[in-house]
Amino acid sequence: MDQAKKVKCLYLLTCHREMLVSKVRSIQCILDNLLACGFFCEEDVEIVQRTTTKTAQVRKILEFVQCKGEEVCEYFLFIIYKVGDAYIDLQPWLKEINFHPSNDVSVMKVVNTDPISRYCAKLRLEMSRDTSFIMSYGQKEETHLEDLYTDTLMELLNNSNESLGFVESLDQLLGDHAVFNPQGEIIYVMGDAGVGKSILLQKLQNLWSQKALHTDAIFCFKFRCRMFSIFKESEQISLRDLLFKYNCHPDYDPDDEVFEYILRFPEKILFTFDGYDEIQEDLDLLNVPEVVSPDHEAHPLQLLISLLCGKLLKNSQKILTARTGIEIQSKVIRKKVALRGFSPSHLKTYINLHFKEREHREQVALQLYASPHLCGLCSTPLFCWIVFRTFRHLHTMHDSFHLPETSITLTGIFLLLSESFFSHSTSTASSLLKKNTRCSTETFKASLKSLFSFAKLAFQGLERGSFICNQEEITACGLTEEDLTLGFLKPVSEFDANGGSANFEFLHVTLQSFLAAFFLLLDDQSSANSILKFFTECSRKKEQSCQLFNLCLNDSSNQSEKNPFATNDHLQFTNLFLCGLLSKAHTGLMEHLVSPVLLKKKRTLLKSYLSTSVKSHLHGLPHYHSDEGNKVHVLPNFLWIVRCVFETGSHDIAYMTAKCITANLIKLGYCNIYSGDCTAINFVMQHCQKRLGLDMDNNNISDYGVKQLKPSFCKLTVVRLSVNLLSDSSIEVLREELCKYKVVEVLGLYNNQITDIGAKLVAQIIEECPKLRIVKIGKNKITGVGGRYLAAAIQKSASIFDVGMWGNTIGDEGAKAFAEALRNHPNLTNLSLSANGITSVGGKFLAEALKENSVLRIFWLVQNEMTDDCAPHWAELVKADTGLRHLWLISNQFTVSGIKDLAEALAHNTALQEICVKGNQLCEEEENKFVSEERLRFH
Ligand SMILES: Nc1ncnc2c1ncn2[C@@H]1O[C@H](COP(=O)(O)OP(=O)(O)OP(=O)(O)O)[C@@H](O)[C@H]1O
Repeated sequence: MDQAKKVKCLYLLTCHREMLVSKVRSIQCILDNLLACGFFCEEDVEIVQRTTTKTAQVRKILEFVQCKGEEVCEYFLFIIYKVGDAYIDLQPWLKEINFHPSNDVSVMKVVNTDPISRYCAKLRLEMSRDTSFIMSYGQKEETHLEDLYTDTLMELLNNSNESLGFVESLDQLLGDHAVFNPQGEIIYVMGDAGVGKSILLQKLQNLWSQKALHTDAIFCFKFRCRMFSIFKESEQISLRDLLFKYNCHPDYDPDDEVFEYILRFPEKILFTFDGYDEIQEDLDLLNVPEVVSPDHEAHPLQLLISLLCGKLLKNSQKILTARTGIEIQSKVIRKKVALRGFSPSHLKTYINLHFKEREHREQVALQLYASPHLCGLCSTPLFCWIVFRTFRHLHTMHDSFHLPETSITLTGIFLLLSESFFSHSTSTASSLLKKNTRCSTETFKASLKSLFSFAKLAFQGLERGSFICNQEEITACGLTEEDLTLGFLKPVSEFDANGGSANFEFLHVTLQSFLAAFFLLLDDQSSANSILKFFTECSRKKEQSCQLFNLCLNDSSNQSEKNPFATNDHLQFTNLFLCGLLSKAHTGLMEHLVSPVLLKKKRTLLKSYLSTSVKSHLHGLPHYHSDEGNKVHVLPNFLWIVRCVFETGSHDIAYMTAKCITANLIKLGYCNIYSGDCTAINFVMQHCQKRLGLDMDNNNISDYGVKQLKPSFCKLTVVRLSVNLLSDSSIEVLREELCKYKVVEVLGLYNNQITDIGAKLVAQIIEECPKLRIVKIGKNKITGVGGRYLAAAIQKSASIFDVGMWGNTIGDEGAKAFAEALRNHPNLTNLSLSANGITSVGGKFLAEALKENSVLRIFWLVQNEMTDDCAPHWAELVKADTGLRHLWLISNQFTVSGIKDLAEALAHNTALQEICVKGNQLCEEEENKFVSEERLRFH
């Protein structure tokens, strides 16, 4: 080190002494290292420690360091440089002074004994340990997360739940991309049961623990919301306890530096809260002032709410997951992500991860792809896992990959899962030899006692609104140690902070629902109509709301409502499974488990309840009159009814349901329908005697869903499938079916993933379906090539009168083709070619051709790239006074000169009601020049 540099370090400490005194915090780490390197002796350390305040201690250290010379001064800075986490406030200063340790100093050892860094390391270690395995595989079957984690579709939504595209990498989840409310602090991840919300969090936590997540969060605290329900009402804890007792405790922190640091730098914290819907709490609890002080003790649920609302640890990063349907106030949400499950390519990846041998993969894929319904079920990762696990079980035990036909319902696959758990326990050494015939009845009969005990435990949990059970409850239900290893239950380690007896939960809430349904079936002590218990509860339940947040953010007047925000999905699932267990398909098995008389009685009761409930639901709905006919908008509960009807397999009930649909258009938009539901919808539709319109916009039905609806298309006059993740293969199905029956009048395919290949198929539908009036195919991936196919078909169609092509990329090539279609078209009244990259070249063609069209009334050309070059042509068209009423030229590139052409032309026109030209290249002053022409709209 040269002399100049030596002088510099000593000098720096003198110059910046006061700043260092105020900013150096972790004193112990500095002392430990100075001592270890022999720069300080024990006595020096003692003198420093004897000083009472922190600032005085730093002063003392600086005094000693400077006395001991330049090398020690440089080493002092080197400690701060190396242990960046602990001296975070000083890092910008080190950069500013351009600190680089000399060769002599940089070889010296610095040990990080800072409590904060050590805590971070401990957090990462524990997080890595807790998240490396997928726990839900039961103790015996732990699987590395790495080995099975598969990406899923994650759609970014805005405040109004409109799509903002898909998450491309997990890092994007935390970043600023698609943030619609910068003031909000919550990244809200929602999705259906088993779609992978918990696994997604686990993956993020695991990446964080490996430092592989793109974030500057150095602390990560994970909570499962169901934990907040196990505290007693009177229990009060501090924020510190919540973090340290229920997550990870700092081992060595005599001066409470970790907590202080957390309070000072909340932005360095990443919280994950899983399963907001699982809070089963009495809101009276919260009828006390909000917690905002970190020192205040409060009920854990209040701490949770204060954290989520940003009243505590404001600016910390928070990811919250919940089941779809739980609405949370937008003001606390930063961005929203909807999990949509496995796409076909994800499913393929998942098969490959599950089945290592090529032959097995092929066999599984063969059976899977032969059944769109099975594929639909498998788009939900949980159900997919169950199906694949069952395949493996069937293969191991019976050398076959064949799922029985009756198993391809939700109840069917849960029965198979249970069978596989039980058959592991019942198989003796000899029977482990592969059997050719599967005997589920024998397996269930042999395990009836355990099945009943599990079922009772599950049911009692649901009754008291709990997903967690303790050892006493388990024993009281008659379950043995051995039963615990079967796989139905898994231990819950997180909640043992008080050293209480071990807690357990079911492998998944849906399995608890399934077993609870089994209890309703097996129970011969209660009266038979107690099977309807949860049906009644669900129909009574109010719409889910966000009152928890209201309490925090508004003055909610209605605080006495019990459990208003808990979802009732788990009860709906129980009802659904009950329908399945009582279905004809499973009678053979059930008759061995419960007396046939009781079984029959329960089945009759259920059928009669379902019939009445379908009737009252459908008759109670208001009907609306629309262009497309008499319309009824069903409520999300209807979907559960349809699912139940399908699960019963009863044609009588399906027929009755269909008969109750008196409207000619049934609207199922925003009902959270996924592809697996389409078989159920199709089942009911099959029993419809008349033609019907089906509006399923804004759901998640995907290509598998469309395939399942195939038999219904013969009677569908309205097919609305916008915003449903459809690709060209769905359009192939539509073309085949719609062209066969030719009854379709309205086709809505807006915002899917249709390319030119699909556009060509839609063109065929337009050409061949003589009743087709409305086609909406905006926001797809159609270029000029597809635009040409569509335009040519429209040109030939005499029935088409409304076409929406907004947001494709047909450009001038497509515009030219549409121009030809418009020339003398007999019927086309409304056309949108907005946001299609059309320049003046395309604009000229369109304007010219339109002169020969007297039927078009509304023409949308918003957000294109037309300039003044084509303005004279539009002016000519305006002068031609063709009958056009609304011309939308918003957000193009016209300047004052082009607009002047239009304004002058308007004087010769009688039909036009408006030309909208807002967002072109005119300043306010220029726009004002045209105020006298009222039909030229700038607003
Ligand atoms: N991305 C994934 N890759 C592989 N397997 C997955 C994935 N997501 C989910 N799974 C499988 O599905 C099971 C259920 O997933 P998870 O518990 O995350 O669902 P969830 O959305 O949290 O459900 P719930 O709302 O009912 O709690 C997992 O245990 C795992 O087996």
